[in-house]
Amino acid sequence: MSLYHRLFDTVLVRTDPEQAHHAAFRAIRAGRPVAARAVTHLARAGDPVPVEAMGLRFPSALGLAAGFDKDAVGVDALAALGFGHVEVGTVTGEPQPGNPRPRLFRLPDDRAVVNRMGFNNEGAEVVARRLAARAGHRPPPPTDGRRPVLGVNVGKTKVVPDDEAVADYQKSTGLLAPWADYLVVNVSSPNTPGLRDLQAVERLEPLLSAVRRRADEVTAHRAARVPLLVKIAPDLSDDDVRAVGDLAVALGLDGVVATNTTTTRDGLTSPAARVEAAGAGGLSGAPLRARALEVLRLLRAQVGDDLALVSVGGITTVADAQERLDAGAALVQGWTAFVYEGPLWPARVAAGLRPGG
Ligand SMILES: Cc1cc2nc3c(=O)[nH]c(=O)nc-3n(C[C@H](O)[C@H](O)[C@H](O)COP(=O)(O)O)c2cc1C
Repeated sequence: MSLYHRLFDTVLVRTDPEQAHHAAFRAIRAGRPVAARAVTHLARAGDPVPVEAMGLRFPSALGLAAGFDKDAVGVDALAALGFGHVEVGTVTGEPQPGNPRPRLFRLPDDRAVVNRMGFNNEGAEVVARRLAARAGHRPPPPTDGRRPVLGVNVGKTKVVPDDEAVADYQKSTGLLAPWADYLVVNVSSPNTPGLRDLQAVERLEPLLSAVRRRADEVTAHRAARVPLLVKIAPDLSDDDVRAVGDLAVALGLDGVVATNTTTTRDGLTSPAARVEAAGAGGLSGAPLRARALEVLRLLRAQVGDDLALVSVGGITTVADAQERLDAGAALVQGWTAFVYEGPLWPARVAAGLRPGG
């Protein structure tokens, strides 16, 4: 058993999950100066294979999924652990505190997490200023397969009424797209009332078109358009997944991120009382694995070879991640396994991946 697993089983399981998250993230940021070399050594990981997708060059196929670094405070420290890209956010147009605590729960028997964070974040203006400072107030240089790729994931502010959602997404896009290597429109978190209704094609089409226009306006000086993706829920019906795939092709989107967390609780082995105590929210981790793979396969069959598919949900092992690449994902992401497996996890997985076949 690794040191991290021992620490997890003895100390971390007794710590409030949100406090543990902040403590771990602080440690990651503090450890950044030594992380890259130490992690490669400790993980006994070789060099990962760089990947081309959406006109960008990624240091590896593995990235950190949205929701870990919501305010973009630790992109480079996280990348130093072995993530080839970090998707920051979800960032909303306005700052917001998120839902009352507790709002993050572990289900260790299932290697799963339930969260109803509710897009707690500092808002697009603050995050844009932070990213501008990180970039030295200059547009991002071309990705070269060495520097980490920065994804920015945007979502709707809770208090903004549904009929003003498009303007809210345009606000965050206008502020954040100039600093992003790629942009994701999140319409799939279960913790903002009404958000997932935006996945219906008749609402998604005008939203994505408006975000595309705004992103183009604020990045007109770039040689290439900033890649735009949409992130979808695993709880869509198969037909709805196909419909989003068709829309993504019709609108000339660059990719789809699949999937977000699920509101289902099927097939869990954790004690029912523990699942119930967690309450409402999105379930992530190992129980998502089968559906995330299924959604990837549905999308790949629907959209042909042009769109980049970013597969996320229940990836723990190199074999899990490789299975996604072999099923047609250009990139993979993880979140929950990083919590359960610890700081050496990204370097180990990234180094084990080979181009999909
Ligand atoms: C605590 C927590 C917060 C999350 N916050 C966000 C978020 O703000 N935006 C988003 O698009 N996804 C968010 N996610 C979903 C993850 O990005 C990912 O899609 C999901 O957890 C499935 O991957 P996993 O099984 O590897 O965790 C969050 C997940 C967790 C566990």
